[in-house]
Amino acid sequence: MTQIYDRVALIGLGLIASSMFWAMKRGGLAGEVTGFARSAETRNVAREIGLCDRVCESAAEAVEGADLVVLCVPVGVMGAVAAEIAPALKPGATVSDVGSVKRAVIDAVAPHLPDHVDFVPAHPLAGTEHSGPRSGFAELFDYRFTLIVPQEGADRAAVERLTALWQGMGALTEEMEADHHDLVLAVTSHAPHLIAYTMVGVADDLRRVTDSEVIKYSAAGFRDFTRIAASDPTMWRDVFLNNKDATLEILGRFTEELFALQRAIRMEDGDHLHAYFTRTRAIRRGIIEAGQDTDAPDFGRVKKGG
Ligand SMILES: NC(=O)c1ccc[n+]([C@@H]2O[C@H](COP(=O)([O-])OP(=O)(O)OC[C@H]3O[C@@H](n4cnc5c(N)ncnc54)[C@H](O)[C@@H]3O)[C@@H](O)[C@H]2O)c1
Ligand SMILES: O=C(O)C(=O)C[C@]1(C(=O)O)C=C[C@@H](O)C=C1
Repeated sequence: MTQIYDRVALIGLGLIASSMFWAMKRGGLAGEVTGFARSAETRNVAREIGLCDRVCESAAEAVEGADLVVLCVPVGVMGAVAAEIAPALKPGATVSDVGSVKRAVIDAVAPHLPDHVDFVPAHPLAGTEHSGPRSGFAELFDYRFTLIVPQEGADRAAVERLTALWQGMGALTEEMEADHHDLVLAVTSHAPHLIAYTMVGVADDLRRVTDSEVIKYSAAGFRDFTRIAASDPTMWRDVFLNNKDATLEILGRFTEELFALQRAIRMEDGDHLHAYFTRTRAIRRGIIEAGQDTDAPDFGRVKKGG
């Protein structure tokens, strides 16, 4: 593969930044990759495991001379980090981020950036419940979508170059507008996480009644909930505080449906339950039939590899 950027700086060295580093190295996509994380412990771990070609002692030092700077920190601190790096950014550089929320990040970051850089937000739709510098791996983005969220009047060359980087890291890419992104992600990621947190919380509340049975006999569905509920608390606190309106909108609709199903159970309305579950099963089948199941063993390989 060809090198896309000479110098890349990763700010925040957790799951996403470390996966980006290994994926960039795998594809030979970047020359030197510098990195910075707020905690000395994380910086030391990064040095120990060879995460980044150079781990710097400040964010400003890491971005100096970089052609691409990617903010890989929790959504709630993106603005503060942008303010910190702004004076050190090289003219012509691209600044991007990987935040799970887009509108709030754009509003927090854009005002701090000088006119001589291009800001191209992005969001890889890939992750795990693990966090920190040791959790990343090169394959994380393979055949997963990364949404690119160009701003009005964005420099197309900068957008295309960042898109090429994500594709080089294995991702499928698509462009999306920020508010639309936040609504879509509220449905597909944010509300489901909140539901998982709630379900695991309920099980924990019942622990004394059920002893350790909830763990011992946990079926696949609940196990998936516990995996998701093990995700980083700081990241998810920030997601909900920064995608408040869309998440509340979706949760409002969710509770209405939940109450309707609750009532159907109470009234022993089997027709309602059956019709509902038939509709939801069709959605899953539709995803598979349209070839959009990114977990399918052959997903993307036929189209990409020929
Ligand atoms: N985990 C996922 O599944 C996932 C998926 C897609 C996008 N994201 C987004 O990616 C971003 C990073 O998530 P992650 O999972 O890699 O998190 P993580 O917890 O693994 O890593 C975050 C890193 O940021 C550092 N950090 C925190 N505050 C900082 C600051 N002020 N200055 C410098 N460094 C700071 C932490 O020390 C840590 O190294 C978040 O915005 C998240 O919303 C996460
Ligand atoms: O697989 C997981 O652990 C995830 O939750 C990853 C996941 C998601 O799919 O909801 C979580 C947050 C992101 O912003 C993107 C991806």
